[in-house]
Amino acid sequence: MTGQVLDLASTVSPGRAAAPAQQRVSPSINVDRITVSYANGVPAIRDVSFTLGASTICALVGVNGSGKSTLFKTLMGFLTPLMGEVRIAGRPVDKALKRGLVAYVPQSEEVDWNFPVLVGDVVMMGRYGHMNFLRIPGKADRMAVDAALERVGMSEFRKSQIGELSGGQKKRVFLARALAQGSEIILLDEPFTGVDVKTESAIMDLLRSLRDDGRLMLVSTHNLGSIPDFCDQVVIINKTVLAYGPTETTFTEANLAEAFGGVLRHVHLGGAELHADADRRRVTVLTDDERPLVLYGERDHEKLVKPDRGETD
Ligand SMILES: Nc1ncnc2c1ncn2[C@@H]1O[C@H](COP(=O)(O)OP(=O)(O)OP(=O)(O)O)[C@@H](O)[C@H]1O
Repeated sequence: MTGQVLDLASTVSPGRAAAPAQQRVSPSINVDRITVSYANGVPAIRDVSFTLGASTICALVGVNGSGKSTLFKTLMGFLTPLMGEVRIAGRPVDKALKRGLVAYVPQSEEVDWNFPVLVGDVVMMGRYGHMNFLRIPGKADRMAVDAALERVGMSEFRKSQIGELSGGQKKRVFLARALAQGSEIILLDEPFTGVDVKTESAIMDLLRSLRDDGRLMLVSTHNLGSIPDFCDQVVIINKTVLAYGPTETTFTEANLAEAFGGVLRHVHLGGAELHADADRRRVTVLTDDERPLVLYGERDHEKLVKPDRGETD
């Protein structure tokens, strides 16, 4: 999200009574023809529709200003659509938030890191929806925080100040908060910005394991080359949805060219430049200066090839 700095507490879903583990809700996001604007009245996104279900990691892709954060703010109930409707796990947004079904991992720039709080307390914020109004943690809350920190590999930092951590460590703490919350749906805004390749890979592994648990994750990212590695669905947006669906059929050069226009750099290799024989296949590299996307195919790059992580780092 752009344009505002949030304190840590305001980035946690205002859940009151999260669903107990034995009553897990099947996660889904249904966005039906929404138009959203800010105080100036100009629609930031219009007529946006898509549907996502359980066991999904979906990338949200688009140029700066295309409306990714606006969509997140709408899913988090900070903005209300002028038109259309959002349903989360079949419920209106406010009801889904009250049940703690949605957790949000913010962009680092949005958060006021001077807020003096320990890592363990940040993760405990994810439990607020499970506590009464006095917010006194019980055994179940402490166990959930322990398990969440363990799962993201941050147990040893429990007593550290959040502001002292690296970018990647902060992301992992927010993911732990989402896990402690028990949310079936996790929204991640630029989770790879400012993290090293090892941490990026650790975060992707964690997201895959959460997908295997049945969760739904929507991930906004400019890191195009990583998307085929870990996302099974893609929503491509530029004020409205240009394309959405399975990564293999949606994350194509044609759709990216439409979304990014001249913003992406294209490098095409083919013919004698690439082959010593008459092989007609071409390699295309698309990059907006984060991890490049490599497309390899005979005709219009139908086939996606995962970039060799070693070479692109
Ligand atoms: N607080 C605001 N008030 C008015 N207009 C805004 C506000 N925040 C965003 N916008 C406008 O809404 C549109 C979508 O912006 P948004 O921040 O959702 O894009 P984004 O895809 O998240 O961009 P980025 O990749 O840079 O984070 C832009 O035209 C932007 O100028």
